[in-house]
Amino acid sequence: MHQHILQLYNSAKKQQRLIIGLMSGTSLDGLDVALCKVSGHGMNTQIDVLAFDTVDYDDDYKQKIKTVFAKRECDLELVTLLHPWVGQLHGKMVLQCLAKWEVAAADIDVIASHGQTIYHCPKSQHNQSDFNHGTLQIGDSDHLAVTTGITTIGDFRQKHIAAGGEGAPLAVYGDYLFFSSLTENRILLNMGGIANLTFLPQSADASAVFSSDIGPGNTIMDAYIQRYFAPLHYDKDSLIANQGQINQPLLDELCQDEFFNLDFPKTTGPEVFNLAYLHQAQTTTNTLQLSHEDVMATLNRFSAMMIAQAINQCSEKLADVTVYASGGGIHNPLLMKHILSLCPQLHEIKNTHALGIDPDAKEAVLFAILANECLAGGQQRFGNQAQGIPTITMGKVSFAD
Ligand SMILES: Nc1ncnc2c1ncn2[C@@H]1O[C@H](COP(=O)(O)OP(=O)(O)OP(=O)(O)O)[C@@H](O)[C@H]1O
Ligand SMILES: CC(=O)N[C@H]1[C@@H]2OC[C@@H](O2)[C@@H](O)[C@@H]1O[C@H](C)C(=O)O
Repeated sequence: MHQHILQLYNSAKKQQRLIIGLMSGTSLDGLDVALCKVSGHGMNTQIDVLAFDTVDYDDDYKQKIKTVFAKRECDLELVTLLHPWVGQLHGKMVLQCLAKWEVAAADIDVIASHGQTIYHCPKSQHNQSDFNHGTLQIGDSDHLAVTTGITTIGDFRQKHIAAGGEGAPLAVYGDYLFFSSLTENRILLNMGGIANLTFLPQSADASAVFSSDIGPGNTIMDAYIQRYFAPLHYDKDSLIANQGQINQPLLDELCQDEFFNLDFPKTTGPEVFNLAYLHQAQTTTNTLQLSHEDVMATLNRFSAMMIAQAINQCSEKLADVTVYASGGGIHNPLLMKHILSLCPQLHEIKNTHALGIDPDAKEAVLFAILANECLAGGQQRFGNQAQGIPTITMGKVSFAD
């Protein structure tokens, strides 16, 4: 037997495994690195997050990725070069974290790597009849494995598409295993660049679980700040949006995209919700002269309205539901205030801290859970094709040499 297969077999048999989960989202703020002690699998999965860091990207990384990110046309040579470059860089960032945490690479069973999404196009977005859904993450796992010396499981989204899903959101697989409850209906709400949710019924009945992207979380707000308030990257503590007034005609227009009328599950990205989308809405409503503060106030309300609409849609037939939020949006006070005011049935919005997971680490932990299932688990059966959650094991294995 090959030594790497033997090592994987031994890792799979262990009571506890050390898995490093990595997530680099659409916000391009940094690489989330979560060191997880994982035991069990399936509904018996136990996770202890031993350490978590976001390794910030420098301007060079952001500039290079933005050259190709969510662009229909770009330099194919650059994409080809970025694929190994991002993998190596993520590998170096993992080594940096391990050194800081004083953990030896040899003690890690596997790295779980999401990669960097550069283009995401479900059928609902590309409308090309010859093609199915598509999504592309760069930062190849072979480069992470060789750079770190640690076996790496990556490229999780392709299996989802191959088996009939849209490639996202994948959070549901981890949310169901780790956050299901027999005592409360739960909505796990993540607000990164794009917002998404997972509904977990109190029954823990897998066939009633569902998950979907919602629309923009921070993505348009971030893009606007980066364009007009550089070097700021985002509207810290909603300071700019708080100075503006909501413009109703622009807000109404922003809410018109056909994506919002599609049934769950659905997925989207900055390929649709971007500055061009805003510009089109401002042109239609003759609001191109609005102050930057008013535009930010309107964008903040827009994200909140679509998020609240999705929460209300999930919870309309329920006596009660608890929302657990995660992702950078929880740090935007105006966004949180708007969402709460638009969901009268909620007394508060909790965050995943209340369930034992740092809300900033949640997506990185998700990929550790998916890698654990690939290694030591099995397929989760949700049992209802209409949910868009195929019965699969995700991830491809890259060895270090
Ligand atoms: N103090 C703050 N005030 C306002 N917004 C904040 C604050 N802290 C973080 N954010 C927002 O959170 C974003 C980062 O969120 P996160 O790291 O969850 O995104 P991501 O993982 O890249 O996205 P995705 O979930 O789409 O992959 C920032 O770009 C910013 O918009
Ligand atoms: C293509 C892609 O990278 N999508 C991300 C993005 O960020 C949030 C939302 O859009 C979600 O669908 C997904 O990530 C999470 C981790 C997911 O798949 O559940």
